[in-house]
Amino acid sequence: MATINFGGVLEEVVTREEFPMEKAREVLKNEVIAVIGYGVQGPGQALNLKDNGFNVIVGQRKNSKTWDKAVADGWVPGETLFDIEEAAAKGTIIQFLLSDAGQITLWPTLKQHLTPGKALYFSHGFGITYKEQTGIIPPADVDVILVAPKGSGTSLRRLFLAGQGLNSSYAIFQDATGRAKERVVALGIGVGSGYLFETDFKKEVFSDLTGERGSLMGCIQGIFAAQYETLRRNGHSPSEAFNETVEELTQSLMPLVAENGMDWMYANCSTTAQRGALDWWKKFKDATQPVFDELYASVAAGKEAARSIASNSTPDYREKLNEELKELRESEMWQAGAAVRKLRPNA
Ligand SMILES: NC(=O)C1=CN([C@@H]2O[C@H](COP(=O)(O)OP(=O)(O)OC[C@H]3O[C@@H](n4cnc5c(N)ncnc54)[C@H](O)[C@@H]3O)[C@@H](O)[C@H]2O)C=CC1
Ligand SMILES: CC(=O)[C@](C)(O)C(=O)O
Ligand SMILES: [Mg+2]
Ligand SMILES: [Mg+2]
Repeated sequence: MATINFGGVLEEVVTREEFPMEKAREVLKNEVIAVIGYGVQGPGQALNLKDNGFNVIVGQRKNSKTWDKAVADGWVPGETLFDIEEAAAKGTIIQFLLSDAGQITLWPTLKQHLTPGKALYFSHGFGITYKEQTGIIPPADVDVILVAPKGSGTSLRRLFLAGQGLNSSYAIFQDATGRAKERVVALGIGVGSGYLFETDFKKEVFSDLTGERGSLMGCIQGIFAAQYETLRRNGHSPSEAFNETVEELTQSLMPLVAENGMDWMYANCSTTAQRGALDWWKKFKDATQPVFDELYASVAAGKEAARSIASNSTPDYREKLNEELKELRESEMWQAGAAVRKLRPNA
């Protein structure tokens, strides 16, 4: 563990230097890692583990699109690809990577394969934290651990292939074997994490649900839509409104924030822009703070979990989500975006 100062607060972080891949392979050399589910995290984690030299199998519903995807990715039916129950029976570490709603449906089946000494692994604190709603209560004689990559499974795989990593948080809910810590850290390194930040299941799910509903996904779309509408109402063309709302942010300004922080991005803009941004950010903060407080309260009360379980458990949940994504895609702002993207000089 390295002690690192985060803005004046000291935290413990696990690094690849102290826990190299060799050590992770040694810790897990007698384990069969069964990755259950092959949606977004499943492929990223399973392929990274395999390429890092771990003993991995995949469990997926037969006759499904994702079964075919697993075959196309090189998993071999009967050798490294099985139906869910068979994979769960073979695994000593079970990575439960179905959708959070899907985990509820499958839990009664999966539970039967959690024999003493196995490890049950999640990438989200959802199932355990909201146990009143999910019914996911593991037996006492298995380890219950979490590695949550802080980003899409798609990025986890892309960064791995680029020789980089994606940071993850990790947590231990139950240490039945005395090996939970070494297992979870080895898995975190194995799936392609760069650094591992310690948390607990509840903190992971509360922060994650807030982030994705907030600044990472929900809020950012809301702010984009509001500014775009103001510009359009005032007679600006779609291309101008899109460029000033999204394109300049993703192509020019956010890479500078990622590189060296907000003040660095500001410092690379005009003094005119700096004056305005420094004046206006606090107004935006004050306007949105009550919405964030409402959001966090809804997460903490289990209301966001209830909403996502109810809506993602219907037989046509995927079609319904796709319909709403289509609406977003077909809005004028994102249609303008599609046209603007085609005009990127490097495209
Ligand atoms: N999508 C991401 O990149 C991230 C996901 N996570 C967490 O990782 C876990 C997995 O998430 P995703 O990969 O997004 O899941 P997903 O929504 O892509 O679903 C994974 C798989 O579950 C299957 N599935 C859904 N319902 C099922 C059911 N009733 N029976 C059998 N299979 C079913 C789907 O067909 C799919 O193959 C979740 O806990 C999620 O919160 C964490 C970080 C990022
Ligand atoms: C990608 C990620 O970490 C999210 C946004 O929390 C999720 O997909 O659930
Ligand atoms: Mg997340
Ligand atoms: Mg999430």
